Amino acid sequence: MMNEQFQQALSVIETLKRHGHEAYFVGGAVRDYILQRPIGDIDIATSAHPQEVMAIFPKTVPVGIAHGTVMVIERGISYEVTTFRKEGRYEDYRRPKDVTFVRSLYEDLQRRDFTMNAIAMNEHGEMIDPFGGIEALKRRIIETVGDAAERFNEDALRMMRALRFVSQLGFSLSTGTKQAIMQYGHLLQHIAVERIAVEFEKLLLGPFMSKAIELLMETNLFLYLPELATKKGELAQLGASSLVPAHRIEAWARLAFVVHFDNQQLKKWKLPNHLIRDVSICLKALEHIRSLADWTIDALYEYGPYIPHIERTRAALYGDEPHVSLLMKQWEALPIRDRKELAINGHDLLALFERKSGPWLAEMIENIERAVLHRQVENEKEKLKEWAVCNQRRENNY
Ligand SMILES: Nc1ccn([C@@H]2O[C@H](COP(=O)(O)OP(=O)(O)OP(=O)(O)O)[C@@H](O)[C@H]2O)c(=O)n1
Ligand SMILES: [Mg+2]
Repeated sequence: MMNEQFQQALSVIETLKRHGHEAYFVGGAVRDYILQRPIGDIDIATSAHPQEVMAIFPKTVPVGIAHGTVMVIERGISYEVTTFRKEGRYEDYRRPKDVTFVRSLYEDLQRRDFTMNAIAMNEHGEMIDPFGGIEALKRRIIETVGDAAERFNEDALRMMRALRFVSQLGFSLSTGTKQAIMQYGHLLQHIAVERIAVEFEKLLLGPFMSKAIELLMETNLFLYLPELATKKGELAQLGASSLVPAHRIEAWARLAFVVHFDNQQLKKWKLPNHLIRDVSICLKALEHIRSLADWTIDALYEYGPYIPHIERTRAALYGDEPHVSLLMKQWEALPIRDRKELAINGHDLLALFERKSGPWLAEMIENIERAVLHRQVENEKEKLKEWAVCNQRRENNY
């Protein structure tokens, strides 16, 4: 009855139990299993303390001992095993500095964010659900465990999590949860940008993104997102397309295009440099590629591997169908896809013209590249030499 992933993880639970501890599946995996969605990482909660967990299993990594988390590796799969805990003093609305380990599952579930995330499953597949999480899943409602104000004061990031779950699942916020977000949204200012970015990216990638964006504005939470406080009108347009971005590059490119972000503004989100670079390439392309017809030979050649990201983003922005496979076929059919594929190189040309290297060489290679790309000459060494000599003569006549 349990799925294969849980079956595999069962040995971790059973081992802990054999040593006299309690252990349960918890968190997102249980939620997604009930929803019959693909499950991500499996989290396990146990009464065993981190040192005990490390003593029991041969392969462990102390990933977050202070927070009670040990990674257990079994048959090449890693599991986060976290000691039942209630979080200690919360400082500055961030995750607590210290945690208190407790010996009861109930207390552990009680400190979790939403009822749908506070369900435990035992080794027989039986659910332990003291806060009505299963009912909330049925009603498609996101509601905090207990008092929403308390949960958001403990960790303000949970407000962003609420909206990213809206985007991923299409659920609604309970009245109390929504009101608490309106009231405590400003606490998001205390949260590290990197953590906000993780949740916001998941929000941008969700199939119900437009619903989440609407709530972001309705609750005023957008006011506390980097560089977005003054972009309410632009943000409203982000939800227009029902196309779901297939990649984080597309998610950020679409956002950046709609709200007119430049590189500096993307940097404020502390995104990795390679991502900012990829997004910039897409933005540059989107400035002139607005319809399928704008995909000229030169555009195909210039953007090559980025074609899928650009095309899907273009389609989302202009309410079009994406034509990714058609364009990729066209790209693959080009005579060359990269300068490196030219059948002639700088050395060949230096020898051919018996000239010293200089700006003329780069210019000539570029001319040859264009000529090959546009099928004015075949990409074959002797033919290219011939073409280069003729071309050179023509240039000299000017
Ligand atoms: N700020 C947070 C983050 C996490 N949790 C608890 O820790 C679990 C695991 O957290 P995480 O993996 O971050 O989220 P998931 O709910 O598992 O979502 P995902 O499937 O996207 O990983 C959550 O289900 C929730 O019970 C919490 O209470 N408060
Ligand atoms: Mg998880």
